[in-house]
Formats: sequence, structure tokens, C-alpha cells
Amino acid sequence: PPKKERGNKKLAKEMAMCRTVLAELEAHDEAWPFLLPVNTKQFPTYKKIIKSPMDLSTIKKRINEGVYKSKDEFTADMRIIFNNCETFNEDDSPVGKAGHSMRTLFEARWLELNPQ
Ligand SMILES: Cc1ncccc1N[C@@H](C)c1ccc2c(c1)OCCCO2
Repeated sequence: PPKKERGNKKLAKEMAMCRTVLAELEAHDEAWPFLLPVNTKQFPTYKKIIKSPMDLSTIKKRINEGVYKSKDEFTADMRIIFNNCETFNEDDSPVGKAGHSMRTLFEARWLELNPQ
């Protein structure tokens, strides 16, 4: 099949995998801090400190709107969530701890689905 068709099929498979991992993370007990964009009225300093806000609902939207051109763009956004969390939250805070465990869960699951 032509290159373009092959590429589209590859991307569809990659996005299906991204959807699977995203759904697993969303279902996790410790996903609550990351489900929606941080409310900047609740956290007025957030906008100033965090230059690239990201959350699981935004990632889901981007998958469904065909924004991602590869699984690497998906993983880059996922890692922004966890890096933002470390920037803004103390490691021993409830949100900080949730961020560390969700990052560990994501990276382990990602490796399972993407043997290197
Ligand atoms: C990931 C993240 N980073 C920095 C700040 C907030 C968040 N997440 C939001 C959803 C959140 C977390 C903890 C919260 C909260 C809201 O509601 C106000 C009461 C305290 O508990």
C-alpha cells in the first residue's frame, strides 16, 4: 500500500495504544489531581509558574481531535503533566506523591506496550 496509507494505519494503531494507557491512568485512584486543567482561580500562581499546563482531559481531546502525529507527541504531553506536578508541588504533599506514583505507573505501562 502507498506510504501515506501505511502511515495512517501505523498512527491509528499508536493512538489506540495511547487511548488504552490514558484510560488506565484516568481510572487510577491517584489520577484525581490530573483529570482536568488546574483551576487558576483556585491556584492564582499556577499560570505564572507553569508555562505549559497539561492534564489528562486535554490529552484525550488531542487524541480524539487528531492533534498527535505520533505516539511520541502523546508521551511528551504525558510527561509535561508529571513535570509540572514536580515543579509546583512538594514531593511529600498528597498531589506530589500522586504525581510520582502516576508517573511510575505510566512509564512502566508504556514500556510494556512499547518494548524497546
Ligand atoms: C496537579 C495539580 N498541581 C498543582 C495544583 C493543583 C493540581 N491539581 C488540582 C486538581 C488540585 C489538587 C489538589 C487540590 C485541589 C485541586 O483542590 C483544592 C483543594 C486542595 O486540593
